[in-house]
Amino acid sequence: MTVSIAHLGPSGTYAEAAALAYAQSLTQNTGEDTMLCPCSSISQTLWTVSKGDANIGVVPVENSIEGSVTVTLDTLWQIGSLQIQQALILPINHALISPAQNFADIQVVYSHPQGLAQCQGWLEKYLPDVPLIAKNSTTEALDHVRDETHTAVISSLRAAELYQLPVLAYPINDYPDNCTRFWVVSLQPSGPGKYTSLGFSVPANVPGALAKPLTIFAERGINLSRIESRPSKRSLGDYLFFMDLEADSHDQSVQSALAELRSFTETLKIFGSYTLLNLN
Ligand SMILES: O=C(O)C(=O)Cc1ccccc1
Repeated sequence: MTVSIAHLGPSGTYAEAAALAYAQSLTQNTGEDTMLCPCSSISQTLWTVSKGDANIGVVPVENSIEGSVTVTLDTLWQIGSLQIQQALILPINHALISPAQNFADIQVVYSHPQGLAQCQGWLEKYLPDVPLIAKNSTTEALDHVRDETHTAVISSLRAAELYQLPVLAYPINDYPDNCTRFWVVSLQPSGPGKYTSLGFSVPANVPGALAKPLTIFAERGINLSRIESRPSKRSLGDYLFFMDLEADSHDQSVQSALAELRSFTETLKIFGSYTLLNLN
């Protein structure tokens, strides 16, 4: 069987680079053939997998500078049935790609909001007052840039090579240790693995509503590596909480913590246990 892997497209995105690295490790470990399926957005990537139109999806979840990719958390919560199979960490170095002769000729810069945000200091210094336009991915505008000599795109060196476009500046990310964590998701049960991710809503906004869920893990010596709140979208001030635990949900102590957590939450969704792969 050929394993289909959905990712944010078009070709050349960081998500595609992460998907390619995952595909390679899958083929090495299982001998299975893989096929990449580019999608028009991060949410479409997740919906494609949830509908069974691809076997696996690779989506960005957190950047070391910009924090959470909130659309990933919101869509995973909304879908509810996807399980995390693996986390991948990809170093990210951005290039300014443009047919322009110099910075003074650039009148507009396109990229994914994460790309624009990760280079904001550089943009303020070298391209002040140039309009920044958000796109669904870092590569979405690359096809048009070739004929528009006054435009530039923030994307990877790999993308510049794929689209055969010149690199005007590299690296332009504000912090050298910029990296993004991706999740590999599917409809298959996950785990075992060293990390577990979950999300929950609390029954009421009362004192201690979050303290109790935190205590459950503290009492068992289970470390939390991330906690993130997102608007529930039901009413202003009502939140969902997303947590990453440094523990395997298949362990007895984690099972008992999750059972206890369920009694203090309104809805609890366990997104699975997984291991971490560093891509260098
Ligand atoms: O647009 C891309 O290339 C993506 O994969 C999303 C993204 C953008 C910037 C940093 C990390 C991921």
